[in-house]
Amino acid sequence: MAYGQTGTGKTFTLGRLGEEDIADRGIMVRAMEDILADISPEQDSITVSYLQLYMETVLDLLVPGKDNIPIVEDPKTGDVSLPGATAVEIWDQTSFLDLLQTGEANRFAANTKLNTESSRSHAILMVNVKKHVKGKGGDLILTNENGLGVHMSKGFCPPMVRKSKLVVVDLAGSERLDKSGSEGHALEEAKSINLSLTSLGKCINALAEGSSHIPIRDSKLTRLLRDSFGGTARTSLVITIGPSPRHRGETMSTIMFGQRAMKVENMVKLKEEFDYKSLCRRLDMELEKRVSEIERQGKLLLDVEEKLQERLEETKRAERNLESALEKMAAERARYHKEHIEVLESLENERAERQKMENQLQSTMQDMQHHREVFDPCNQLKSEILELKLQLDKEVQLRQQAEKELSALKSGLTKIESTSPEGQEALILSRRLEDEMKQRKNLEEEIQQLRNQLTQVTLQADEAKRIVSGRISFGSESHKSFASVNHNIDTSANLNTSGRPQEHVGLQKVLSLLDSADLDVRVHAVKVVANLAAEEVNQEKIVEAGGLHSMLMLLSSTEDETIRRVAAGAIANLAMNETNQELIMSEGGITLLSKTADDAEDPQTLRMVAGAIANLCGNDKLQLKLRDEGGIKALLSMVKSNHPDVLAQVARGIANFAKCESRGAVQGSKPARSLLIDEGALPWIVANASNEASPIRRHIELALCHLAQKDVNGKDLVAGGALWELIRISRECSREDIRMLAHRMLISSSVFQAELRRLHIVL
Ligand SMILES: Nc1ncnc2c1ncn2[C@@H]1O[C@H](COP(=O)(O)OP(=O)(O)OP(=O)(O)O)[C@@H](O)[C@H]1O
Repeated sequence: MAYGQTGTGKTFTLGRLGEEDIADRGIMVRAMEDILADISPEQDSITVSYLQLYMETVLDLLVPGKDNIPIVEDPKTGDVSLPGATAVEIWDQTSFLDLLQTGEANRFAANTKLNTESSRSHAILMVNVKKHVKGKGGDLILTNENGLGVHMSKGFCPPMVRKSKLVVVDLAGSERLDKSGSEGHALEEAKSINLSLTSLGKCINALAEGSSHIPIRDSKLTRLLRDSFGGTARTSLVITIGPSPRHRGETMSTIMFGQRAMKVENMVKLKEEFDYKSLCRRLDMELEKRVSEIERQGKLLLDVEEKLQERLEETKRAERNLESALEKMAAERARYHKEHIEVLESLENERAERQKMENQLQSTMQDMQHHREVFDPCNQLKSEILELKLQLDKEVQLRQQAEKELSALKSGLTKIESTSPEGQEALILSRRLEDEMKQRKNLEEEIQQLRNQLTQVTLQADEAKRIVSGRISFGSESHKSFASVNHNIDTSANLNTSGRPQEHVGLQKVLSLLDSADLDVRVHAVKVVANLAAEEVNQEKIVEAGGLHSMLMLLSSTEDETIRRVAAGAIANLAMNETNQELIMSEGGITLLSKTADDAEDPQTLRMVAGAIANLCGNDKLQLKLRDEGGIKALLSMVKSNHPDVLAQVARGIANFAKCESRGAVQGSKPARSLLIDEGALPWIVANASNEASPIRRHIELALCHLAQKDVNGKDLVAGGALWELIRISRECSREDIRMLAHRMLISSSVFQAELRRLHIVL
């Protein structure tokens, strides 16, 4: 408020616009500058009303014609407002200056109308500022129009608004009536002004003195300024005085007014309240958002329900399909089951057939092996026959030479006999000649015997060659051929394919030649026995005649490699017969064969020895004895030769032995671990299960299948790596029967099944 004598510069202080020089700006312009600098146009608002109080009437300076605007006082808060006044929203300084100019122009026009130059009214600039401030978060309960509390969640920051009001009052100048000399209307004006100023003074006095009664209602000025002093507002009072001594009284009065006003104490208070409009807007938006979200979710729910319904129908359809499929499956399963049973039965029949074929094949292989062994000696015999023929030719030449010498001696003798001393000498020579003739005759006889032997051997060799090269079956026809040789022994008949009569060489004679001092004769004799032993029909006679015993003795006594080899071959042939096998064992054959296996280096000798032991391995009754006497060890010891022929015989022996053991297993004998495993054969078996040579590989594959047949061997086979070989055999073996046998062993053994499951191997 600016209070002071007329013409002392109140308007100058408050209302100048400073358009030419900003230093001339009045308080109103400067105040608005400060307000605008702290306002956010987006959130805050500034409204300005410009009024004048003239003769106890409130006039609107912004919209002329709005007269007698009522003053409204809030009984609760004491706030004063003029709802009828024009309130213009201000956004910048320019619009405010325009507004002030409009107001001043209207004030000037009014004064002109009233025919006065001086400001005979109180000018009131009212600036209402609403500034948004951040509220404090926390629980908040708002009361709605129905009085019901609306609880806002924790953390909610309600919009708050700080309401401020700046009231700039350019009071009309006070004057002393006696001094101004006003009359008529001017007097009335002056009275009115003085009345309002006096009322203001009284209120200030009352407030300054702390009086309980403040005469607010005495004038409209005090009513209008009720909330601007003595309450919660901050009030600044500018007093203006004239420097002339002429106005000393007014000056004193003005200063006294200022002094009294300074005593008034105000309690400045910020007025902040919820911005209900903003809150309402915000809540509306939030509500709208929620409603649209609920609608969206409702729509989604409907979609989901529709889809659910569709799914339910699909599920019902699927269930119906499933039921019909299950019915079909059950029918199919029954049909497959029936087919499965039929297939199983046919497979079982097939398996039995295969087993039968396998047995036949095994026997055939053994026979072939036997004839192969026969074949080799035949070749050797051929060369020996050639040697004998050469010897024979040599003997014939010697004889012819001797005959020539004899005839020469005879002619010489005839001449000499005429003289007596020479005649006696001739007689002596004649006797010596006769002796020589006798010796020659004996020699010729022996030669003839040898020829007979040769003929027999040639016949056997030819027969053996024919059998092997023709690959004929071992049926009745072959036995007929062997019968001719047999016949030679039995009847001592002279048989020869060429029809030439042959002299008989008795078996006993041949056996006796085994003891001959002549190595060649012994060699020939043992070969003859071996050849005869190759024929099953001769074997019994040979054994009866002590041939087997002689062959065994030769193994230990001879140092000749050929004799040892051929004798071992003969024993191998004889060992094909079950009775002979027992005989060989009883005569310490295993020990002799083991010793030969240790001593011999010739692979062919080892082959014969291994063949002999392999045959013995095929006898069920001799298994334990064979093991106890070192037969298995001897067999395994021969693998060091690494000759494929020897290895094939070793593998055959192992297969025979394993087969006998498995046969025992099938027949229900007490389950015991394989003697082969006990004797340490498994590593060699596993190592040679994939041997390149098919005879070796086949025997070992069969041996593994037989070993697998005994559950008690299962753990050793797994530990020794034989399981992998069995799997390989079941998958890769070119022989279907062996493949199936291995497969059967794998699926029937609980040990293998457990291991296969552990290794995640599916057969
Ligand atoms: N401080 C000042 N410096 C220079 N001139 C001034 C000053 N104060 C006032 N005046 C001049 O005095 C004259 C009267 O001033 P103004 O109209 O402001 O007085 P007033 O108190 O408002 O008078 P009234 O009460 O009759 O309206 C004006 O011409 C103004 O320019």
